[in-house]
Amino acid sequence: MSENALSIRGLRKAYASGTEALKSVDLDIRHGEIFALLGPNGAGKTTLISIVCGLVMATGGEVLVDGVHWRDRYKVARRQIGLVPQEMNIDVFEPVWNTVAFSRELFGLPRNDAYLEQVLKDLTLWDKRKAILKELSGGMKRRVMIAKALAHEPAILFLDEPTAGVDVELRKEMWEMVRKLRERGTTIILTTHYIEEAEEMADRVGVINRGELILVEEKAELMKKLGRKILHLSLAEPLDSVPSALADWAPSLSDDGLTLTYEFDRHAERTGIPSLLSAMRDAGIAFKDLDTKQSSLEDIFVGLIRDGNAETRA
Ligand SMILES: Nc1ncnc2c1ncn2[C@@H]1O[C@H](COP(=O)(O)OP(=O)(O)OP(=O)(O)O)[C@@H](O)[C@H]1O
Repeated sequence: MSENALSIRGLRKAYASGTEALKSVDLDIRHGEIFALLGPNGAGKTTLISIVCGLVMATGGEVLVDGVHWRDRYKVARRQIGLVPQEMNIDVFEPVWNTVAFSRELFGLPRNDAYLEQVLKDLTLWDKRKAILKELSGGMKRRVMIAKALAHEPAILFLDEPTAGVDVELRKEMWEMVRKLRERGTTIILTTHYIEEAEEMADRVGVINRGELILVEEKAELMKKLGRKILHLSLAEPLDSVPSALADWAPSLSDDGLTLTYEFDRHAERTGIPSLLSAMRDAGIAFKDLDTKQSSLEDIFVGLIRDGNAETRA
């Protein structure tokens, strides 16, 4: 086994239209991790997956799948990868079992009914193995897509926007399934718009924006490093602007003038809150209520994308 499940080096893609979808991306994926690739629309997530899976030609760079060069030894490398694409690519008139078994055949692997049975059971599809896809609910169809991607026993599974447009219940069910797969040793790379999904599932998070990987970090580290706390103060009377007496804390004022928001580092020795409150008292600013909130991955993500775009514009 090589050190990483996947090593991506200097990967670039310029489409014929001139769009630079990937600008020299480097990324290592460890064996057995769940890696969430987060990014806004058009960031380059699908392009990255498509290149790794051999569906789109890279303009430059290379990919090693468990140490195997993905173009020089395409078949060996590709066999390691299962892909659940965004769009459903299944024949709706085929029974579940046939769909999944055919997918295995496509990779030239010998029949292994016991393995396929296990996959279908893990995905609670076993009772539906004879049903034709047309008869299944949307959630079941998505599971068939996963079963299909797992049919050839890949070590790495790509899930491109696995829960786009699905309801909350089904999303949670998907998360549960993905966790089970990881417990069985599968390396999982998922792309998502949903911060909550990355926060819930990932061991590590990568943020891609405009074809550049702007951050790769352990999720827990990311939360610790960037996790700031926010204090909201509901004022008794509206303010026109932030009083100069509070300038040291640089709070922001809501449009209606009724809420002051102050961001602080929860790891700092001094949060600045007691001194802020006493400065408010001295300035005669009364508040009715206060609450604090831990900033989420969402706040971090929005901040990163905003800063990245501001830099690009500058
Ligand atoms: N076949 C193509 N031809 C030309 N441009 C393309 C093609 N596919 C994607 N692009 C462009 O490349 C950029 C990256 O697109 P990509 O689909 O990889 O982003 P994404 O992060 O997956 O977005 P989404 O979340 O919307 O799926 C976008 O600007 C997109 O318009």
